[in-house]
Amino acid sequence: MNQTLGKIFSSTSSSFPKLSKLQLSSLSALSSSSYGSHPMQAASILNPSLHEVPPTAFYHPSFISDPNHLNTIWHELKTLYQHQPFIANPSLKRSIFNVHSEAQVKHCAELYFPTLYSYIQSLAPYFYKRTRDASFRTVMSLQDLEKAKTPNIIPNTIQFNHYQHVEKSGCPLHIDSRGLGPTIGMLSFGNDATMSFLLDPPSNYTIEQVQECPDELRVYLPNGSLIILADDIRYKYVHGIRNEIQKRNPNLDHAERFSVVFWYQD
Ligand SMILES: O=C(O)CCC(=O)C(=O)O
Ligand SMILES: [Fe+2]
Repeated sequence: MNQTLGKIFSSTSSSFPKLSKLQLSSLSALSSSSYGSHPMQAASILNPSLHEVPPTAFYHPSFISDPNHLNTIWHELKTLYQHQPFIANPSLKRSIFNVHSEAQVKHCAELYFPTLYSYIQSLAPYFYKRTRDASFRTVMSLQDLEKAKTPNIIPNTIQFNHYQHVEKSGCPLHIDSRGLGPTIGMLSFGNDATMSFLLDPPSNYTIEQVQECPDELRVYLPNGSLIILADDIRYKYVHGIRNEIQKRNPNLDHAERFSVVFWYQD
């Protein structure tokens, strides 16, 4: 979701045909157990052998743990193709699908990904609006936000990344554009991934060079995992996924992966 990708596809809701046969499940139908019994935790389970933990990542390796919900969401993701072709980006070797604006997100969510959206909605307390005149250094930490309980912003932009082959499941190192707001959430589905973070790398570093870097942090992103980036990890670390550490997940009969990235954009 760097700047080049962010707005590749921005359709109006009218270009999404209604599906009369789609089974709509109520957004409130999900039990609170999968969320409530797994309170969010700071990313203390980042690989402990690797340096310090970035202070403002929130991470849950099994945020969505109910197998029925995972199956339903997988189906929702796969059937997105029926509604609107994904945009394949050959240079990144992934396909993306971007839904922007509150109205469009709600519309598409109701029709196409109600189960997934209910989880995204449940994360509203962790999202907040960008203060236009604040420099990025003044952004509150997620821990402070949690205490304050002031924000309740449902992400209004969702990007779906589809990696169809495990050997092409990399994502170059980047910092997501400032314009996308202070908090970025990512849910992972399907094949496992390992996300690398690197603080302030030399600007000419490639993702391959990161593996030589002692300060690399790795976050394991299995099926149903969540990570939210804010503050330092959002603005000072680059993140990406290295092809060579991707492996086919033996627990799944596919090696595809979807990452669902969401944020609040003014
Ligand atoms: O696929 C992923 O997990 C990461 C994607 C990402 O960082 C992005 O789209 O900005
Ligand atoms: Fe990103």
